[in-house]
Amino acid sequence: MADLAVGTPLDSYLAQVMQADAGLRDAAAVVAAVAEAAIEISAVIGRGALGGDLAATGDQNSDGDVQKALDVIAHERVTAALRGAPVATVASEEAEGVMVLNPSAPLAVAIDPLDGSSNIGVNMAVGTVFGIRPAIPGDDVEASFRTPGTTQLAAGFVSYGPATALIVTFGQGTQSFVLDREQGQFRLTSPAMKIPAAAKEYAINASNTRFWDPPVKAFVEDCLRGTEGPRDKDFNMRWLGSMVADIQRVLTRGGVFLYPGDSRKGYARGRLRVLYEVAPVAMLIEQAGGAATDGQARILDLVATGIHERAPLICGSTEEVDCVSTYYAGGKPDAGRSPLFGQRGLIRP
Ligand SMILES: O=P(O)(O)OC[C@H]1O[C@](O)(COP(=O)(O)O)[C@@H](O)[C@@H]1O
Ligand SMILES: [Mg+2]
Ligand SMILES: [Mg+2]
Repeated sequence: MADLAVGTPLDSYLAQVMQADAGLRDAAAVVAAVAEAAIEISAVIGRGALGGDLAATGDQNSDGDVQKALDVIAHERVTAALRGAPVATVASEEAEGVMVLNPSAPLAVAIDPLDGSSNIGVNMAVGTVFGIRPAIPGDDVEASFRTPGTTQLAAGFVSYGPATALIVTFGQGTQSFVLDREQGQFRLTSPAMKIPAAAKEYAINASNTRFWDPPVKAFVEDCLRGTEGPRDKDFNMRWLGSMVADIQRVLTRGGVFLYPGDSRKGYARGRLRVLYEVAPVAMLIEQAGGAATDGQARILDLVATGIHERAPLICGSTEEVDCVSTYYAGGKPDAGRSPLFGQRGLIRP
């Protein structure tokens, strides 16, 4: 695309996307709608407790999580915005079944209106995640969502952190924008995000260690052994508990994010949902030069059979993701020396 100068307003960027590829016109309109809703949600979050108790609990959502006030507000704002966009159906974390908006419209949107709900009310980053697919017309409203992540035309997330950022991909690299609060619009900050291939940072909820799959245990144990283990480098660990914020860090400076399957009841396929968390993140990560797997398969090849289906997510810098895949395949990482030689004080020079 011609002009991708830093500072370009989102509207101008989306106009260029539409001009370059007419097939993305409708998807660009959906991104514009999500961005509008995100500006409103950002204002609500920015007022914090001055606007009421955003963490007040209510009903349970489809996944059994207790909904907080902000989950409901975000769901209402995004669905209202999507009604004005070319959207046939919506699969939202906060609605049990598929929502039918305009059956003759060309697109189906999967959305997590508010990601990182456990961080609501404590002034930590939360987000909105979305993936946009072609709608498959017909009576089966779930059909559009029973396709692999490779069918996504666009995907992205908004992170409501110290700055409100929109990270988006139309399959032509991953771009990031920041909300210019004075002008009330998102402006381009990175025309082509690039995840470093190698990194020394991992993100996982370590309180679940005893429940993890053996390959994940082995991977993390070797990270902890640092220069005294087969990886031969020291790692740092970060876990915010808001996927969007953890993924934004990985997209920005590299690292690996893991939410694996584990042996807790209901967690055999992890915690994150294929359609509105895992697949959008995988597209963003791949478009930024990284990799995303469930341990065995490429995330973007997964097909969800239900709209709230879960999948393990291991994504980020290619070297780290490949390393985890090696453990899943029954191997050991090759960091230039055998695990035996990696033991300090054993045979290590
Ligand atoms: O509390 P845990 O098990 O560490 O899970 C944290 C994960 O759950 C999530 O909050 C799930 O998303 P929701 O808040 O949208 O349900 C992710 O953002 C986060 O990475
Ligand atoms: Mg979420
Ligand atoms: Mg959510």
